[in-house]
This record gives sequence, C-alpha cells and structure tokens, in this order.
Amino acid sequence: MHGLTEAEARLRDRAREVAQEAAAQAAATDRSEQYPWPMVRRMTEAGFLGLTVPKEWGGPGLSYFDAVLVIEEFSKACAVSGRIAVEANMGAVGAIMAYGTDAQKKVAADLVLRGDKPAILITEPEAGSAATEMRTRAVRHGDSWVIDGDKTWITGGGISRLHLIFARAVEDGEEKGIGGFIVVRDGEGMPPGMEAKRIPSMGLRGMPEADVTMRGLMVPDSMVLRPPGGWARGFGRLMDAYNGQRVGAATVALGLAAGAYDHALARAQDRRQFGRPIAEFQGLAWMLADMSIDIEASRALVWRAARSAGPNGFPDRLAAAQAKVMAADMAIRVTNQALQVWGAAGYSRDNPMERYVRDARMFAIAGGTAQVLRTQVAEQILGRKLPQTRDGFLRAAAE
Ligand SMILES: CC(C)(COP(=O)(O)OP(=O)(O)OC[C@H]1O[C@@H](n2cnc3c(N)ncnc32)[C@H](O)[C@@H]1OP(=O)(O)O)[C@@H](O)C(=O)NCCC(=O)NCCSC(=O)CCS(=O)O
Ligand SMILES: Cc1cc2nc3c(=O)[nH]c(=O)nc-3n(C[C@H](O)[C@H](O)[C@H](O)COP(=O)(O)OP(=O)(O)OC[C@H]3O[C@@H](n4cnc5c(N)ncnc54)[C@H](O)[C@@H]3O)c2cc1C
Repeated sequence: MHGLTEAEARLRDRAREVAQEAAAQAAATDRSEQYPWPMVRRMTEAGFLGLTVPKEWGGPGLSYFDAVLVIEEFSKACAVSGRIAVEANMGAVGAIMAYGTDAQKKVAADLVLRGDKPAILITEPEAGSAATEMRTRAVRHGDSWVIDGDKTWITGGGISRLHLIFARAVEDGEEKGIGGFIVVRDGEGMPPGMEAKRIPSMGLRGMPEADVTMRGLMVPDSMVLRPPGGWARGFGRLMDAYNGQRVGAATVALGLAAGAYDHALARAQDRRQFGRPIAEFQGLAWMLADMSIDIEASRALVWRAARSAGPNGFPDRLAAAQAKVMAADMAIRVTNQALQVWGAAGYSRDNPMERYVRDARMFAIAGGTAQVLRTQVAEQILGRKLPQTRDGFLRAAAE
C-alpha cells in the first residue's frame, strides 16, 4: 500500500501485530492511569524502541519514516504506546545522536534500547509558546554546571531516565544562549536536585505529565549537549532536532484518528435503525467519507515530512509544522465524528470512543500549538520572520 518497500511493509505489519497487545490493555491503562510497563517491555523486546539509533551504537539505524510506520500502528491501538514510540525514537534521542559526544550517544542508546522513554524539558510555567523566554539557568562552575529552574508539562516526568533539559547557559557570569543538558536518573528516585510532581491530565492518562523543579541540579560538563554553531545558535539547532518529534506527535494524532475511524466504519455497518444499517444514511456515509479523506490527507503530509529527513538529518521544519497542524486539527474532528457514529454507546466509558476523543485533544497544544505552528508555516512560506512580541517589528526595522 502507498508505495511502501517490502521491508517497510514488513516492519509495519510486525508493528500492527504487536500493537494488538497494546489494544488489549489500552482501556486498563487509561483507567489505572499507570505507565504501561509490561507493554513497554514487549515493545522493547520487539525492537520498537531505539529504531532510529545508528548501528554503531547498537540500534538498527532505521529512518524517521520507518519509525512513523511503527508509531501509527501503535497509536491506532493505544495512543500512550504510540507516544512512547515517539520519544524513544525522536526528540531527545535524535538531538543526542546528531550532536552528542560518543559517550553521550552511548548513554542515550543504551537507555532507549533497554526500554527508556526519554523526557524533553523545554516548557516553563511562564514560557510555553514563547519558549525562548525560558528562565531556567545552567551556571558553569569549573567542570560542572548547576541548573535552577521550573519546567512544566514534562511527558514522562518521574518515569523517564534520560532527560534533555533546555536551559540558558551562563559562563563567567555571562549568558551565552540556550543549550541542552543531559541528566540521567539512575536509581528509583529522582536525581538529587530534581523533583517531579504529576499533573492530572484529560487524555493519554497512562502517560505521566509532570511539573519538574530543579534546584542546584549538578550536571558534569561532559553531559552538556553542544550543537554546532555555538551557544547563540543552540536553541535553533535543538529545534531542528525537535522537528522530528513534531512529526512523531503528528503521527500519533493520525494513528488515533485512524483507529477511531476503523471502529466507526465497523459500527456504521453493524448498527441498524429504521430497518437498515446506519451507514446507508447519507449524513453518516458522507461523514465517513470526509473522515477517510482527512486521514489520507494527513497521512500524506506526515509521510512527506518524515521522508524529508536525510540519512543523518531531521525532518524539514516547514513540512513538520504543516503535518502537525493538519493531523492535530484532523484528529479532534475525526475522533468526534467517530463518537457521533456510535451514538450513546460511544459516550460510554465502557467504549474506546470517548478515550479517542480525550486522547486526541493534546496535539493542537503540545509540541507547538496549532496557532504558533501556523505562524511558523507562514514564516517559512513568506520567507520572513513574523515577530510575536509587541516591539518585534520595530526592533527588526531598527536592525
Ligand atoms: C520558536 C518559538 C519559541 C518562537 O520564539 P521566537 O520568536 O523567540 O524564536 P525564533 O526567532 O522564531 O526562533 C529562535 C531560533 O530558533 C530557530 N527555530 C525556531 N523554531 C525552529 C524549528 N522548528 N526548526 C528549526 N529551527 C527553529 C529559529 O530559526 C531561530 O534560529 P536562529 O537563532 O536564527 O539560528 C515558537 O515559534 C515555538 O516554536 N513555540 C513552540 C514551542 C514548542 O514547540 N515547545 C515544545 C515543547 S516539547 C513538547 O511539547 C512535547 C510534546 S510531544 O512531543 O508530545
Ligand atoms: C499533554 C502535553 C504534553 C506535553 N509534553 C511536553 C514535554 O514533554 N516537554 C515540554 O517541554 N513541554 C511539553 N508540553 C507543553 C507544550 O509544549 C506547551 O503546552 C505548548 O508549547 C503551549 O504552551 P502553553 O500551554 O503554555 O500555552 P500558551 O503559550 O500560554 O498559549 C495559550 C494560548 O495562546 C495561544 N498563543 C500563544 N502565543 C501565540 C501567538 N504568538 N500567536 C497566536 N496564538 C498564540 C496558543 O496557541 C494557545 O491557544 C506538553 C503539553 C501537553 C498538553
């Protein structure tokens, strides 16, 4: 289908098979709000975590596109499992594999290949969309850095071992720019100087979201991630890597919409009213048609974005933002339509449809909101910066 190579189709089919096990536990994970460790072990054994880790670091060295095929299958069944596959293949892992030292790459590879889902710490209570306004500081003291700051909505806070923290680097009393700092949680508790407090969330309840506070958190200089171009370009280069995770998030949105659609299609043909299958009513038949068009269009953008990554590169920024906006908005629409097809039965918590609706809601917020990403798309197609601060255009004109 869709021009997959034999190897890609095999990978997708293998993911689809294991994802059936994720489907079987998805409702229990949602109810218990517990991270699905048994499923993580199963995904690790099956080789779905660390897919993008290069062969020299012990991984299979597969592409972002391969990872996307796997993420979609898991997300159809259980979006929490889909998100685990995103963070264990993209985001922090991608940044470390591209910019890290050999020692950092080994640490990251060993962790994800053994089942860790890393955490990426960007957002702060006062710096969400305006991420460049972050206040977390890492101050250099000889061979160590000391981090102080507050992060929020950190996916995996409290369960992740590998952390990639975005912070302002201060050297010799001078602020140099935003860089990445790698912190590993070894034991059962958090590392000294780091605390996580869970945030109760609407959907994807098996995935902990947390406020993370850092007070005097020590990071050796060997664990500083230094992208090329120096501190001043640090944030931009880290965001280059983050475009991979945007494609991953778009894929989870796509997958869960496709999962909800499959349930709706089956129900529309089974459920009878007025003596005939409800699929025969044009109102529903066209709704199903629109859902299928939405899903195929999103998949086309997601695949294009994933394929835009070169062998050692990241997905293209514009393609990633376009795919994420489309898939996030589409998932909200399609999951709601799917619930509508199910009628009252879809509204019951004994049925997966309401879970799909809740799970879909985050993607227009996390990873860059639908509004902020539209601005990013506009900047790329117009070929100019669209400053968001009140004095931004004045400052740009003065410069
Ligand atoms: C980028 C923004 C934070 C806007 O802030 P600014 O207007 O202050 O920043 P810019 O001047 O636009 O950008 C600074 C710098 O970064 C480069 N950049 C920005 N975005 C990208 C990108 N996507 N790819 C590559 N490079 C990028 C930009 O060119 C500048 O580089 P130079 O300094 O010129 O070299 C804001 O637009 C934004 O993106 N906000 C969203 C923040 C976000 O996405 N947070 C995600 C947190 S993690 C998460 O949510 C996980 C959820 S999940 O995956 O499930
Ligand atoms: C489930 C979930 C998981 C997350 N995981 C992580 C994670 O692992 N790591 C991490 O660092 N962060 C994570 N986040 C945080 C996420 O990246 C932020 O929520 C997001 O960047 C938006 O920031 P905010 O919530 O502070 O909203 P705000 O920035 O306060 O935005 C509020 C509203 O204003 C709009 N708005 C703001 N600025 C503009 C503008 N310039 N133009 C137009 N509209 C604008 C937004 O679109 C939004 O509708 C997660 C969030 C969620 C919900």
